[in-house]
Amino acid sequence: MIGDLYPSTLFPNGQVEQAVDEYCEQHSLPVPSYITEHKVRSLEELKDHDYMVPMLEIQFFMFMVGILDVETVLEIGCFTGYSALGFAEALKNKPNAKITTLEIDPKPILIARKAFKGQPEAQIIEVLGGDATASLNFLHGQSRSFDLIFLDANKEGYADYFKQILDLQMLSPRGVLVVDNVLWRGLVADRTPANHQGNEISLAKAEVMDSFNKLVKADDRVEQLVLPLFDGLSLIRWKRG
Ligand SMILES: C[S@@+](CC[C@H](N)C(=O)[O-])C[C@H]1O[C@@H](n2cnc3c(N)ncnc32)[C@H](O)[C@@H]1O
Repeated sequence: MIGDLYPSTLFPNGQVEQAVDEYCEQHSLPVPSYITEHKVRSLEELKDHDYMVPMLEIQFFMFMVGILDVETVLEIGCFTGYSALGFAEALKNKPNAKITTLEIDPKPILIARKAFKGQPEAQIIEVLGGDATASLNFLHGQSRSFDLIFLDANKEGYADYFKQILDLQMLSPRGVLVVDNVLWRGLVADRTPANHQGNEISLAKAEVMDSFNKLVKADDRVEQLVLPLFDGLSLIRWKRG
């Protein structure tokens, strides 16, 4: 902060933050009930795995898809398809729209495929099972590139996925790569006892994310905007001119 009058996070504690979050959800574009119900069902089926993005993040993506005039989406990290359904809803009236989502774990893939099968909006979603590195190579082999890429998978893989995406030109010239969890509970910026969310595992993940953020920042091909939204969201695009 360089003498900013207001820091980017305005809220004094968790209670106010939650109230603000709910207020934002309620006053933003609506998410259809088939998507929110899918989240509830996913949580029931895979109890220990609350991997899904917050609802406001779905609303953010639905809005972004509109303002960026996105046609093709690649998601790395499908889980049970909650965020993919958000993309599909936002793209449902676009004639050539396509969403490709990658997932390594067969269990959530089954749930995602079942949900997509019964939902007309989801017919534009393609699920590729297996490790994301292999799927990215496969998509490159088909000369595919994407207007929006959402990176939300294993954090240790982020650096390699980022290099692959850039080296193989998989982000379209006007595309945006959106990366989730880049602030890792704030621990990338503050790993002192003042941030009590740090245990051994989360500190190690924070190191990984910190290295990733630095890698992107140092890459001359792109520019990035790191936002204190959700668990930290980076927007990355090709440098212009
Ligand atoms: C945070 S979850 C994705 C949540 C989803 N985007 C949503 O909001 O509904 C991350 C997913 O990435 C998957 N994943 C982990 N490593 C992977 C890999 N090497 N290749 C593909 N998917 C992977 C995990 O199995 C997990 O389901």
